[in-house]
Amino acid sequence: MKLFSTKQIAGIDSFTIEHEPVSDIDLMERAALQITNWLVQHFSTEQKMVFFAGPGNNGGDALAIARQLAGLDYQCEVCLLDFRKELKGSPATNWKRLQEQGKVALSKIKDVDGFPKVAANDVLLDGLFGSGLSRPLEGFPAEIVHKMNALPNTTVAIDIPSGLMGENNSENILENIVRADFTLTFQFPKISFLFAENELFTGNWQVLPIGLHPGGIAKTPSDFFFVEKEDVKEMIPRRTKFSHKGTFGHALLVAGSYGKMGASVLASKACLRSGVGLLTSHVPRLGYSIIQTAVPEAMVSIDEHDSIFTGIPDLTPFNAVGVGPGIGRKKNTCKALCDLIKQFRSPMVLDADALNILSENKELLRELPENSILTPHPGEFERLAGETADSWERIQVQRQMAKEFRVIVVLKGAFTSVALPDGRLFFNATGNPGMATAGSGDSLTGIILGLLAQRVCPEYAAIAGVFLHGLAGDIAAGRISENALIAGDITNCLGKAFLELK
Ligand SMILES: NC(=O)C1=CN([C@@H]2O[C@H](COP(=O)(O)OP(=O)(O)OC[C@H]3O[C@@H](n4cnc5c(N)ncnc54)[C@H](OP(=O)(O)O)[C@@H]3O)[C@@H](O)[C@H]2O)[C@@H](O)CC1
Ligand SMILES: Nc1ncnc2c1ncn2[C@@H]1O[C@H](COP(=O)(O)OP(=O)(O)O)[C@@H](O)[C@H]1O
Ligand SMILES: [K+]
Repeated sequence: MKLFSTKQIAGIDSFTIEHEPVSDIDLMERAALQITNWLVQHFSTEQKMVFFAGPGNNGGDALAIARQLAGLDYQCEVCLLDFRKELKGSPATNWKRLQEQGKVALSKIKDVDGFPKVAANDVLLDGLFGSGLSRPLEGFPAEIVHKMNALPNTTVAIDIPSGLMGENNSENILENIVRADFTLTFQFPKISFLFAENELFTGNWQVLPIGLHPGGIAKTPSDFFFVEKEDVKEMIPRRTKFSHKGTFGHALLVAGSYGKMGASVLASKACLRSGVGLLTSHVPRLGYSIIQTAVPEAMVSIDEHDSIFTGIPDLTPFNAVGVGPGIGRKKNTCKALCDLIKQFRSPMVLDADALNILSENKELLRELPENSILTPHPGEFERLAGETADSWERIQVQRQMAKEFRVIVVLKGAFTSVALPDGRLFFNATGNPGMATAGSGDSLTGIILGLLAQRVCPEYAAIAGVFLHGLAGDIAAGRISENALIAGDITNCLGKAFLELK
């Protein structure tokens, strides 16, 4: 699914009105009905609904929802912020419709003294501002937001929590943004909802389709995408009748050191479970019997050093290389990584300590084979690319890095983002907080390496690998809870994840 800026969404909105065709007021009614249906499913008629409506179409939505709910015997009250300007268009029509219906208590307030009395069980509906917000909230509307935020009542935001921008909130005034428990957003997730720091404002958010015109969506360009199951299905390698293990590639994994052999075991197993034909795990001498015992399916290449990675094997047999988990940062290891990067001329996967070594030797970034995949978590990313003020700035730096070094940058987190050298950015939605546990990144490295070795193109290996990893994590959490989940469970559920993508 493409993701758009709020400005672009307004354009698709107009396209829909013109080409469906549908009138402005009917599109608003349709959007409002989606929210009304959701509210009916979540709240009883015992609870009063208190609406805060602003001057634009977001306020118009609030007015339409209040009328629809009142028609279903909900007790509703509407508080319209009076900016001393006449309401226009659909909001004006909806105000008139509410007056004619006569079931909803209506008030217009000019200052914060007009803030309505709210009982403990009331639900607050935030329809102050949506995608038409043009600047941070200040003055009277900000005071209303402070009052709303100070109340313990459940708050539901219509389309966007008022005061939050759809993309960049670097210059915003954070105290002046509504803190909702739920956000019901129309048709597309807004990009700012995908950033950790904005969870405070959006609460649980959900997308409600409102039938915007597919033609408008298709013709509006975007560099931002939200990865869905249907997209990933076609990226997964198929196994044909006469295929043999050579068909599925031979991966080399360089991982593990004294005290961190688990990283090698976890990544090796995940690589094998991703369908690779052959896997060789390169380990220090002390790791030999560990890897042979824990992962009998893997072949082993043994380093000359007892406890760390210091030298690369002959690279001829391998069509993909993954390096980094648990390798440490000793001088000899840095040298060996440098040799590996210079000698292997196909895309490789770099994670964990390999990224930390790159951070300390930035000139190596230019030596990476084109379309190599880097999988930093936010800490590793900061060491590689420097500090950023917030997530919006961070994804710009991520995209810049992908372009400049012609690599794929996988920035891990709740909505892991995959930046491609052509400027596109893909957000992933699978995965859960149970995966915030030691070694789950090693499992991701193994999965991406396994796909890459099977000659899946690097872009797809990264996007599909991240999706599969999260999906397997979701299946694991469903079976054993997020709390009990450990990295090996992700790998154990990969099979079920593949089946879900058939
Ligand atoms: N997209 C869709 O498909 C559909 C969208 N729909 C709905 O439309 C919503 C977007 O509506 P919208 O464009 O009318 O903008 P909205 O957010 O109501 O506010 C604009 C008003 O606020 C004002 N204003 C702005 N910033 C301000 C500030 N800081 N402080 C004070 N005032 C400020 C601004 O004035 P101005 O900037 O001109 O001074 C203008 O008067 C969208 O979120 C969704 O709910 C559905 O109905 C149908 C399908
Ligand atoms: N809250 C979360 N929601 C979804 N996925 C998560 C969450 N927390 C962590 N993950 C995923 O778990 C993995 C953790 O990787 P990483 O931090 O490298 O762990 P480690 O270094 O312990 O192996 C990443 O793929 C990340 O996207
Ligand atoms: K809103």
